[in-house]
Amino acid sequence: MSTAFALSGVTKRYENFALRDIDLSMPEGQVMGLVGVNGAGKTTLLRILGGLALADTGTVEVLGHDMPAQQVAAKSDLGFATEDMRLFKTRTLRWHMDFVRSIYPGWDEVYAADLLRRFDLRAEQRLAGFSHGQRVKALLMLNFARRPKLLLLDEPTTGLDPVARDEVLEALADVLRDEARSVLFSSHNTKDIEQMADTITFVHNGTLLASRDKESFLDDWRRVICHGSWVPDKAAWPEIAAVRQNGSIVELKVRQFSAGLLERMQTQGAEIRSADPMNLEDIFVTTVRAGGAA
Ligand SMILES: Nc1ncnc2c1ncn2[C@@H]1O[C@H](COP(=O)(O)OP(=O)(O)OP(=O)(O)O)[C@@H](O)[C@H]1O
Repeated sequence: MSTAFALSGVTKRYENFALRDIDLSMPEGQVMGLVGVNGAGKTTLLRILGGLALADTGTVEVLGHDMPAQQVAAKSDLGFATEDMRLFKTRTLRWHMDFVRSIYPGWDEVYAADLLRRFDLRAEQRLAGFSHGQRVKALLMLNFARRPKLLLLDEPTTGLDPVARDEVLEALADVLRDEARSVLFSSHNTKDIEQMADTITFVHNGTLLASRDKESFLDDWRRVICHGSWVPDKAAWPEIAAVRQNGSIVELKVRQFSAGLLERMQTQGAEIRSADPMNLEDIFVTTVRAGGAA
């Protein structure tokens, strides 16, 4: 199977921030969600892949092309929806569509017309009159209609109302029906990532905390409620990421759940009341607060 992208030993240093030792890759045909707090390094990572920023060290490969040496070849099959891509306020959306079509031979006019309808956008309107949500949808439309093999989307749903967000996620799901297409997208909205991604990557302070297949990720974590006086010492229980005691109730966030773990806890005197799955947001927040790998 070919790789959509591969980063190895990538470092990027700014005055007050460093992306450090990033090893990350994704096979073609997958969707990866990047989750991280403000300033974690998500946009920097996407910009390095999109050829808009240069890594200081390490190797970057996009669709089989070395970056930046072969970036022209990579960019012909790469779509990048980001605030960096300026739209011209005095021009119409039609003007932008014609411009993109003149550069990229893969432009699909029928699909573009379908996206215009779906996103409720008017091609003859000047960008100056677009709302924030309309601008975001226009940017996505201009990228989707090129039918790139790899789509990099920086916060594609931020600032959208719930209906627009649903339209965008639906269009994204359509893009992904074609098995050769790959998507890497960042979001603060863990619900979007939980809904769309096959693989989930947590970024924090410029480092990768975890990058794993979504199902195994969600399968491994549990919120366990115990009753009684037993409170685990986290140093002795590496599977437990967080402990919170409230009277006789002890809440545990477990990162490597198993039946064997519950048995061991019971032999220590824990009275287990429940062991429930956790959502991605809870897993992410617990991982960051525990200050380590998920
Ligand atoms: N060109 C630059 N020069 C100096 N510092 C930069 C530059 N670009 C990014 N940074 C810094 O790198 C850090 C990471 O920024 P980045 O935009 O990658 O984070 P992010 O995870 O995308 O955050 P957000 O969710 O807020 O968009 C920030 O502290 C930012 O100030």
